[in-house]
Amino acid sequence: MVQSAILGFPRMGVNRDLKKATEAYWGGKVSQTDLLAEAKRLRLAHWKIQKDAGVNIIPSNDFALYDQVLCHIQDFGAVPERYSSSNLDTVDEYFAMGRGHQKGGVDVPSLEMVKWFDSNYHYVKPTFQDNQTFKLTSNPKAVVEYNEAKEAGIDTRPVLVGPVSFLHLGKADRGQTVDPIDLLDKLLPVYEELLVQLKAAGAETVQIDEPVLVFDLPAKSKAAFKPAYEKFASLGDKIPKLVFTTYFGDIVHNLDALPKDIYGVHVDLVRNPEQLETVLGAIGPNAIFSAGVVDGRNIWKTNLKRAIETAETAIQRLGKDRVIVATSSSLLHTPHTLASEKKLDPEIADWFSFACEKATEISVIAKAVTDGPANVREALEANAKSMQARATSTRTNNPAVKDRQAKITGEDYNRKSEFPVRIDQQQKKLKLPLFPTTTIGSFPQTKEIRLHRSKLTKGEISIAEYDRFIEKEIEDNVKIQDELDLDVYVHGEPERNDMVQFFGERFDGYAFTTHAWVQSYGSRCVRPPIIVGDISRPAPMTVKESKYAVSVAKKPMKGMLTGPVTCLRWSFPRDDVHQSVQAEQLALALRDEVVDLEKAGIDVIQVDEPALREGLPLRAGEERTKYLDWAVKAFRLSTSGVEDATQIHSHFCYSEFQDFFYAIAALDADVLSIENSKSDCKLLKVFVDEAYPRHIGPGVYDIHSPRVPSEQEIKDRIEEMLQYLKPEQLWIDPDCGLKTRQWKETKEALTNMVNAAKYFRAKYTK
Ligand code: MET
Ligand SMILES: [Zn+2]
Repeated sequence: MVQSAILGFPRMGVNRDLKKATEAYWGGKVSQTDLLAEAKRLRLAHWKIQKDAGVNIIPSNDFALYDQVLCHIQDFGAVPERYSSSNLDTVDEYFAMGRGHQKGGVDVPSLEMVKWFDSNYHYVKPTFQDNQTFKLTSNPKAVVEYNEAKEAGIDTRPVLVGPVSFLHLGKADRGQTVDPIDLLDKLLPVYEELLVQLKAAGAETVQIDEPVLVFDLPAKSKAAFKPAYEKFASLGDKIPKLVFTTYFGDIVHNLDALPKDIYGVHVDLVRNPEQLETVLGAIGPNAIFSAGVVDGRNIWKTNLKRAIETAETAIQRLGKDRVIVATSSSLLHTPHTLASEKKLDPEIADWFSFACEKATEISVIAKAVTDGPANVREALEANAKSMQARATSTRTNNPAVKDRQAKITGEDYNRKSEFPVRIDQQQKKLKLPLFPTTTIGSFPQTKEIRLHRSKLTKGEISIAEYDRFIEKEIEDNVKIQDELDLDVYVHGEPERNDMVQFFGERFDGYAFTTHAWVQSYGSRCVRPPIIVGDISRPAPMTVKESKYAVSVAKKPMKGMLTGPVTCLRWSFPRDDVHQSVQAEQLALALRDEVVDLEKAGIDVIQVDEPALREGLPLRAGEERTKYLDWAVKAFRLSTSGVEDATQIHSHFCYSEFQDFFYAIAALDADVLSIENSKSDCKLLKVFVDEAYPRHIGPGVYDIHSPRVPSEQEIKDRIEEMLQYLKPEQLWIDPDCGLKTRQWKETKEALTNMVNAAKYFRAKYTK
């Protein structure tokens, strides 16, 4: 029999229940016991959904209160001393690492959080010491959750992040020099102990995630697979059978590192279907092959016919007992269920499949290849029908957009003059001091803002009432910035629910959902809009608010837009046309908005591209070059329609530019604001090495945590930055937008930031 498997299920629950519970706990509104009970309820509900859908292999330990890598950090005793010595209980220590803790005399910032591969999910980076040791906790979560499912009558396959990935995805703590991969020998006994416990609890198999195998790995990391998995093989029946699991890329270039004696291998055949034959030829003579044929990263209905063909290819080679049909990756990146979408146009809804629906798809595929397609004929026919309907629908095709794309010329990608000319003209207009201060765009999204938005959606207030409310918010934001004495203002983005969703709702060619949330980090969820057809901008999207903001401000006002690549990356993209085509359509639509903002008197326009980096193909080479080429072009197309005196900013929430710096420089933005508050300032060296001529604001403090940085801390940070950047090119700003923060901490932090900037201003203007 061909088995069906899910690699991980979204944790939030049908109504973002986990978000609500964790936030209530952080806010002191529910007890820890309540939080843990809610988490348990969700796990059980999710196992049941998968079981009822007919899935055979159901994951456990895919759940996390904040992040699954963070769970491993804690269970392996890899908690840095600054947290473990804080006398917090286990749950609070865990959250302290995830989001910082500033309460009861404890003041620790969070660990670094970075994107999980090329997704918009963020994991907490394991952070190691030179004298790092590991010790398995007395109650490992993987065992607890396995038992929990078992008690509920559900036999699960626990999921673990494998040892090589755990180390490779980590880093040395600040001031430490350890190469994480050198810790393998110390780490393996912990895995051994954990696997032995899982076996004793009854787990037959374990999904061991080693997604780093899809990277171009440094020799040392690559070489680590052999000792690690030989060690596991030597444990024989003492541990469960391991399914070595990779996703988000192909493993063909690293086949020599694939463990020889492994029980099973999973690969992502949605992203890289072409690796099928090669991997089939490379696995051991008895190994199980897990074929990732249902997309864990997108919302489109699976083409069942194609998925079945793929599975059949594997079955012909290996036989039914050695093949598992599976989701390509964890379903963490998909929303919970399509059933919650009451407002979607039925024509379009018929093209989608979310986590719950994907569970059914997986089990249909398994049935089709086990018992023959006749047994699931109805499902297959319905599927073929919706595939056909989508391909031929007029909703996907807008000739006017295609026409405009065909007319783009080389000049459309270039500003009128080079940077030195531009910055002179901008400075004449803006008259900014040295070390200008600004923020990244959003201010706290208060309860009141959310309440008004929800009232508008429900029709409880009129559009005019809502607009008046937003104007009032903008006025307040301007006043606050007056008080803080910032230099370049923002209107605060109160009208925006989310930086991509907001635009998606205003473009043609998009569909949007009401409940399709996916986890971004911790309790933060996003509701990516869905690109279904050719994109255009029927009317200005942000001009009204920005214009109003200019009218009430005495200082330069910055307008904020989400860039084409980020709109694309943080939407669910189409899978029927190339992403470069979608990016170009978005760029044209945004270009019109940029020009309209300029006409409305906005002299500074920021086009955010925080997602540019995550779109980088995971491996260096031709694919990456091609991606950067169309991504840079899209940005330039969207921003080059303005006069020299209009200042174009761009924002990125990261600073690791080393491997694609040329592309960042090629954006030709006048000012870049980047994340740098948690990274090493040495990263800024690339700006020196490449003689970067334009302006940069490396974030001076971390906005992902409620913790308030002291003025001195910020000064130290700026001092460090000045080792790499010229005073004339340095802007002072936080490392991202402030919408997830509260006002109190925001004001305190910005006050310290402005004071720090003033200190350097005085020092350098003497
Ligand atoms: C994730 S980048 C966010 C940029 C946006 N302008 C904001 O301030 O929220
Ligand atoms: Zn950001």
